[in-house]
Amino acid sequence: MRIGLTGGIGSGKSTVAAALARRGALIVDTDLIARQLTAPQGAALPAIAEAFGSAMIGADGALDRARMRTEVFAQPAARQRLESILHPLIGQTALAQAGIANPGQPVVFDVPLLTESVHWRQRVDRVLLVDCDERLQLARVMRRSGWTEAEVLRVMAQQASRQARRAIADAVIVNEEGIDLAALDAQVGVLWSRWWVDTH
Ligand SMILES: CC(C)(COP(=O)(O)OP(=O)(O)OC[C@H]1O[C@@H](n2cnc3c(N)ncnc32)[C@H](O)[C@@H]1O)[C@@H](O)C(=O)NCCC(=O)NCCS
Ligand SMILES: Nc1ncnc2c1ncn2[C@@H]1O[C@H](COP(=O)(O)OP(=O)(O)OP(=O)(O)O)[C@@H](O)[C@H]1O
Repeated sequence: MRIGLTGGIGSGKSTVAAALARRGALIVDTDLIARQLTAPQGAALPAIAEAFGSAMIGADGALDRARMRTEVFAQPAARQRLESILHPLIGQTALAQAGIANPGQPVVFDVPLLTESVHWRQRVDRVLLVDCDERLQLARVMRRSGWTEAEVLRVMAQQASRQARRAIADAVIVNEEGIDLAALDAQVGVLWSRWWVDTH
């Protein structure tokens, strides 16, 4: 079974993915793939340099992520240009990685933009949403990444709404204030039994 794991920035997808991995799922992380495609020698760099200029590539030969973040989250047209380069490569790489799953092993695609993407919704059998209040998303990302409030809000403004995500979810993991890591893990355990253990 192929699961699409989604949620807004900082909602807790990576934390839930780690809990699923501990139980035996193969995780395909699209943020990580995007990072690899834009690391030194990354396959996406020539097209990015052509579309955005070679100044977007840092002295270390990798994408200048902070500079690109400022550019794309301020201008939807620039974001779409970057996505049109990266998304086909991310999709291709993700499917190739899923191909190494053992027979019967659940595959979980961690895809922040799954709600926004018809392609992704067609690639998965079920959608698992990690959901939390927007204020908590903001606080978590500011704490984790050291971004300013304005930076996080700009990213959130470019993402699907909480309602839109809930509308496409088959199951929801609640990661609100007061849910500690043990309580989050317990929800993953219940879901794992329901979707994988009880059905085999
Ligand atoms: C703009 C970039 C360079 C910023 O890099 P940076 O290291 O600062 O952030 P990082 O990659 O860790 O992303 C943090 C979060 O931002 C959000 N985000 C990333 N890209 C997008 C996007 N195109 N639209 C909306 N939200 C996005 C996601 O929630 C993601 O988890 C990078 O996010 C990127 O290359 N984005 C385009 C690729 C993409 O769409 N990735 C999403 C996974 S499919
Ligand atoms: N229930 C929780 N209790 C405490 N900390 C949490 C909880 N859930 C998530 N966090 C922390 O909040 C931050 C964001 O979580 P995580 O990285 O899992 O989110 P994400 O959805 O993968 O984010 P992104 O979209 O930016 O990749 C992390 O530092 C994580 O450790």
